[in-house]
Amino acid sequence: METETSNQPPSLLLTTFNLSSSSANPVSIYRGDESEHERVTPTSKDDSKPYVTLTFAQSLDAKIAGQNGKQLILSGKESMVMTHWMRTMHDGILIGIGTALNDNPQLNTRHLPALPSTFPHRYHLPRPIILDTHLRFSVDSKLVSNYRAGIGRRPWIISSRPSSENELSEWNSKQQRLQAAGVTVVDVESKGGQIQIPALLQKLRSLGIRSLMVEGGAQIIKSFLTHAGLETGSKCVDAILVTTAPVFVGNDGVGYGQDLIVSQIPSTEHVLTEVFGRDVMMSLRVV
Ligand SMILES: NC(=O)C1=CN([C@@H]2O[C@H](COP(=O)(O)OP(=O)(O)OC[C@H]3O[C@@H](n4cnc5c(N)ncnc54)[C@H](O)[C@@H]3O)[C@@H](O)[C@H]2O)C=CC1
Ligand SMILES: Nc1nc(O)c(N)c(N[C@@H]2O[C@H](COP(=O)(O)O)[C@@H](O)[C@H]2O)n1
Repeated sequence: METETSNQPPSLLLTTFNLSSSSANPVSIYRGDESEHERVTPTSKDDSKPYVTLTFAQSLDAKIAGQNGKQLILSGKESMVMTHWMRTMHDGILIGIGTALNDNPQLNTRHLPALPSTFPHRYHLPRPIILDTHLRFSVDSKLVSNYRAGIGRRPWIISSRPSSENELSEWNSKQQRLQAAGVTVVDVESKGGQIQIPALLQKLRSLGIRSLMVEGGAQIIKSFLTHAGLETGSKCVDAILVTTAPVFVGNDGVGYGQDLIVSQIPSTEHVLTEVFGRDVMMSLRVV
């Protein structure tokens, strides 16, 4: 089991992502602005898309949030540190607008052990990427204020330009407001309000994202689990890492398992199961 004071990403992550410990240090260094030196990161065999890691924390009864979506800190401190290591290892971190509005997250690496004060670098921060078809993202969010304060990367909002004239003028004015606050809006095709995952992944790879950590929430987990690239024949998820905490939430909580059709979930192989503090983390590879 790794300790929280280790200066290396936990072996569970290195093994899952096929990275060697000698490449671990460059993985975690960030210069503190939009540029950074070459880093090693998980990469997909299919170079038209990023390597995608789907990861989240759940209760024993597979809930990821409480009643009415109340944010729950399910991870104990050791597994939370592990999640923050995982954040350093990916170019981008993706959430849905439901999570952005509900949790107002920072998606940074603040739980990692402090680096020596003489060390010239900081931990790598992943690019925050939010799926937000109707541009509901708030310019008052922590992601925007952290970016403006120079302690976070510029957020990218993935949206879909509407085709009807009426909706377009509202979308354009929201887009202008977001862009004025420093946010980049990226247009990707959607169907029935859902951004199309294969098109999204191709777009992100063309914008330089080699690795993507998908954190949730419930609808996003379901989309990535079941959007196995049936249309394109290529898989959308490469690895799945789930933290399970020793608590029950009950029926009122938010889960991702309802209506899941198992034949739509890609085949996986178990890589490792490890205990972090009181939690268990399992890693699987999509085969
Ligand atoms: N325990 C954990 O690890 C995590 C828990 N959460 C929890 O999840 C809850 C939020 O989950 P949800 O309400 O389901 O919101 P969500 O974060 O999954 O966002 C869903 C929204 O994203 C948009 N969207 C656009 N394209 C989409 C696509 N292809 N597939 C799915 N959605 C798409 C839609 O507007 C949709 O309503 C919060 O309570 C949050 O605390 C969120 C992340 C991690
Ligand atoms: N790993 C993990 N464990 C939990 O118990 C969680 N609730 C989450 N949630 C995800 O982390 C985001 C919050 O991130 P910050 O602490 O603000 O950096 C939250 O929005 C979910 O994406 N994850």
